[in-house]
Amino acid sequence: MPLPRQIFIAVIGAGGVGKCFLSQLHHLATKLSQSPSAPTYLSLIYLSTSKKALYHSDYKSLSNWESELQSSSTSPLSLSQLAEYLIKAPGKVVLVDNTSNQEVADSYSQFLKQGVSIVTPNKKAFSGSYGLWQDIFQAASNGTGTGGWVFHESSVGAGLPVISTLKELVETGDEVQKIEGVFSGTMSFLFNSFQPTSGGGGKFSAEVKTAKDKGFTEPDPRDDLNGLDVARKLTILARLVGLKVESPTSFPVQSLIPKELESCSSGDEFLSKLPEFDDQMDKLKTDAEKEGKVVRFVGSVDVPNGEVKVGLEKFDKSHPIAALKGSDNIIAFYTKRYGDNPLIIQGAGAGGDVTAMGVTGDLIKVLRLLQ
Ligand SMILES: NC(=O)C1=CN([C@@H]2O[C@H](COP(=O)(O)OP(=O)(O)OC[C@H]3O[C@@H](n4cnc5c(N)ncnc54)[C@H](OP(=O)(O)O)[C@@H]3O)[C@@H](O)[C@H]2O)C=CC1
Ligand SMILES: N[C@@H](CC=O)C(=O)O
Ligand code: NA
Repeated sequence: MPLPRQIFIAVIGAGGVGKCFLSQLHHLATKLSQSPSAPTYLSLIYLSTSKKALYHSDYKSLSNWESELQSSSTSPLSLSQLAEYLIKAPGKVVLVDNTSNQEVADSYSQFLKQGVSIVTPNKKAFSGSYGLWQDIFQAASNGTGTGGWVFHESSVGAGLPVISTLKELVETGDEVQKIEGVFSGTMSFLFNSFQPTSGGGGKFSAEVKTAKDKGFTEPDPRDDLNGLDVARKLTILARLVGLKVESPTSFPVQSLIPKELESCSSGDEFLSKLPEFDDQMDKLKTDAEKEGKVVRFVGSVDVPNGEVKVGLEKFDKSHPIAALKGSDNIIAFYTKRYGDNPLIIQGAGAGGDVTAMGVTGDLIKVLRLLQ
């Protein structure tokens, strides 16, 4: 009979997604520990936000993390201290990055090289420079090397199976010709509520605040409104089909940040001034209505021509993109195998629980791969 095994989990980031992930981790750990044939024990050994951390030098599992983290006076370890701590753990370790931090993302290859696996919804590592992308996948095991495993399903389309589907299309020899759709839960929510196909709709600036309150936006909503969040997702998808996209700013990206607000020093200042620009957004809406259309924020990757673009487009009200609801994403893969009827994935593209599902799903994949 196989021996029970223990896997150590370290988590950076306990915000909207992080908290939901920790609750799903608790559910998964309970289920795995009760497996009658080969129980697996998941031990949470490190948890941090940007200011506080919880861990024990003897790798004892953390419990009651929510109340303990609040009252903790321990500072987070630096990334190199964290690597040192995790490498010495008495078993395999998975690091879960639930931040949107660039420095954390830049450190993945250091962890991977030393056998620590990574799962994350953070887009920054996979959509930064092409060199960083190469470093990460060279450092990772992922079938060929000796390092840890890396999975990032929730970096595109939150928990929707976008990355796993695209990888399977490519690995089974299909030819992907075009990927297009709505890739941002925030942008989807904003335009679906600001200009519903049924008419009416709220003020743009008020919808931005609601999207933030619902946990759809990036920590700073300007990262959604400047188009960069969608550009990052398309960079990831384009690289997965083999295009060497240098960065998310190396192709046309339309920003919805008014010129006058580009110099705002904080997200709060930006949000407080945004209502002054509602008229500009209303004009976009009225112009589209004159043509019987609605405006939506979309993106596409044209594979044979190596072209990626992100921005506003007008759609007939009967178009599937116009008819999306809430924070839904819709992603269409046009491939040789699927012909004229693309493979379509649709559903919530933002929100704590659905994003955490993709992260927990990735953790399950790593657990299956770790011997
Ligand atoms: N929200 C969503 O719907 C989706 C989010 N994502 C991605 O998930 C990630 C998390 O998003 P979300 O939970 O919404 O963001 P939040 O802002 O709610 O949470 C971020 C967390 O990360 C912590 N953090 C930030 N920097 C560091 C650091 N250097 N070291 C340790 N902790 C740090 C923050 O700590 P503190 O509280 O101290 O600032 C906070 O706990 C992002 O990469 C986002 O792009 C992906 C798909 C959908
Ligand atoms: N801010 C992002 C979160 C998910 O990636 C979005 O709105 O889609
Ligand atoms: Na996904």
